[in-house]
Amino acid sequence: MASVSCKTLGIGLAGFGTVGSGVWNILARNGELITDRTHGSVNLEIRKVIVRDLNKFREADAPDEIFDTDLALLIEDPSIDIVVELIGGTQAAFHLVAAALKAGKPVVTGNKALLAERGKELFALSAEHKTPIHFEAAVAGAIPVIKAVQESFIGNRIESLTGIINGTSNYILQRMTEAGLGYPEALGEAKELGYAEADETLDVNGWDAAHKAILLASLSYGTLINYEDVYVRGIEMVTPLDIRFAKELGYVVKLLSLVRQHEDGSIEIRTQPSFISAKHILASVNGVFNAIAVKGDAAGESLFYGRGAGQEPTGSSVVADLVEAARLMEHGGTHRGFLPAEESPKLMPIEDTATPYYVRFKVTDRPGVIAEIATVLAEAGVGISGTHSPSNPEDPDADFVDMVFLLHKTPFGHLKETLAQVEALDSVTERPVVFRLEKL
Ligand SMILES: NC(=O)C1=CN([C@@H]2O[C@H](COP(=O)(O)OP(=O)(O)OC[C@H]3O[C@@H](n4cnc5c(N)ncnc54)[C@H](O)[C@@H]3O)[C@@H](O)[C@H]2O)C=CC1
Ligand SMILES: N[C@@H](CC=O)C(=O)O
Ligand code: NA
Repeated sequence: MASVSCKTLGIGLAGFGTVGSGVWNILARNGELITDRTHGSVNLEIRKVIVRDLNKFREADAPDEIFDTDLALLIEDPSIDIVVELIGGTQAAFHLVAAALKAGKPVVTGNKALLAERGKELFALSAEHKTPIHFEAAVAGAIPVIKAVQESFIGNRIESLTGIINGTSNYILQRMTEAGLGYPEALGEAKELGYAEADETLDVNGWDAAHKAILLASLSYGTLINYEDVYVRGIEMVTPLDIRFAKELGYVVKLLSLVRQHEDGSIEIRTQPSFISAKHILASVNGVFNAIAVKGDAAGESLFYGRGAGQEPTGSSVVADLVEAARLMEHGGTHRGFLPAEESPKLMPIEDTATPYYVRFKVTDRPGVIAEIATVLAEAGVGISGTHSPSNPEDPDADFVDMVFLLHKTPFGHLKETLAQVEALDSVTERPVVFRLEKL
C-alpha cells in the first residue's frame, strides 16, 4: 500500500491508436502498482484523450466523456499536467509539443521523426521553458536505450552504437527469409501487428531507423545531427535472390544502423541493409525485436535487446517516462536532454566510409566475363576475396547469369567509381547490386 500521498497528476493523451491505447491499458492495469512502487508519490490519471474521430470503435475500455477532438484542450485545460504526444507526424505534433513546452507542461512522446527533424527547435524551447521532453518510446520501443545512453553511460565517451532499430523491416526481412513470403504480404503482416508507422514508407525506406540513429548519435555527441546529411537506404531494394545468396555465403541481411566516432572526431552515421555474419549475435535478432550494441570507452560493449515496436512494449516506455516526468514535477531535478548547440558535429562523408562489399552483377553468360570484371577491379586496386554464383540457377540455359564478387575493404566513393567502369562493360547488363559486408 502507498505510504506517502501526493496529488494526482493529470495526463492529456494525444492519439489513441496503437501506442496511445497501449498506454491506457497499461495504466489501467498497473497504475496502482506504480503508485505502490513509488511509495505513493506517483499517481497518474488520464484526464483527456484527443482523437480525430469520436465515433471510431475503440477496443480500450476508456470512458466516452474523456474523449475530444481539439488538441489545444490539452494546453488550455489546467487539470492536464503532462502532455503525451502519440499522434505521429511532424506538423500537428510539432505545434502541440511546442505549445505544451511553452505552457510549462512536460511532454512524453514516441515521435522520432518529430525529434530528429525538428528537435533543434523543440529542445531549445524545452531549455528555455525548463520543461522536459521525454522520449524513451521513440527509440527501440520497450528497450531502455535512451536511459542507458543518457544516464548509465554518462561517464563514457561513446565510441559506437550499432543495431537493428526498426521492427517492421526486421520483421519483413525475417518473413521473406524464413517463410519465403513476398514483400507485400510481409509488410501487410507488420501493419496488422501494429509495428508499422502510419506512413509505412518511413519503415521500409530506412528513415524510421535513421531518425532513431540520429537521436542516439545526438545524445552521444551533444548536438542534434542535421538529418538531411545522413546516409539512408531502406529494405525496398532487398530481393529474395540476395537474401538467398547471403544465406549461401554464411550471412544474413539486416537493416543496420551504425553510429561511430572516428579518431579525427568525425561521426560516421548511416542506415542501410547490410550483410552480417550468420554467426554474429545480431543475426539472431528476428521479427519485431531490436538490438543495439553501445560501446563506451569505459564500459566496453553492452548489448540491449527487446521488442522494438508494438502496442504495449512501446506503451511500457511511455509509462516509464510518465513516471519520470511525474517524479521530476513532484521532486524537482535536472532535466536531461540535448545541449542546444548551434553546430552539428562534423559527419564523415559517406564516400570515405570503408567496408568490404558483396556486389552482384548480372552478366552475359559467355567465357571471359569474370576475367573482364576482375581486370577492372584489379586496375582500380579493389581486391577480390571471393566469388559466388548460383548453386542452383533457376534457368541453366539463360543468356544472363548472376555473378557475385566479395570485395576487400574499400572507401565507398572509390567503389562507386570502380563499379561505374564495370557497368560500362558490354557484358554487364544491369546496375550492380551492392551490400556492405559489415564486420561487427
Ligand atoms: N506503433 C509502434 O510500435 C510505435 C510507434 N511509435 C510512435 O508513436 C506514435 C504513434 O504511433 P501509433 O500509435 O503506432 O500510430 P497510430 O496511427 O496507430 O495512432 C495515431 C493516432 O493518432 C490519431 N491522430 C493523428 N493526428 C491526429 C490529430 N491531429 N488529432 C487527433 N488525433 C490524431 C490517428 O487518428 C491515430 O488514431 C508515432 O509517432 C510513432 O512513430 C514509436 C514506437 C513504436
Ligand atoms: N515503425 C517502427 C515502430 C517503432 O518505432 C518500427 O517498426 O520499429
Ligand atoms: Na526505448
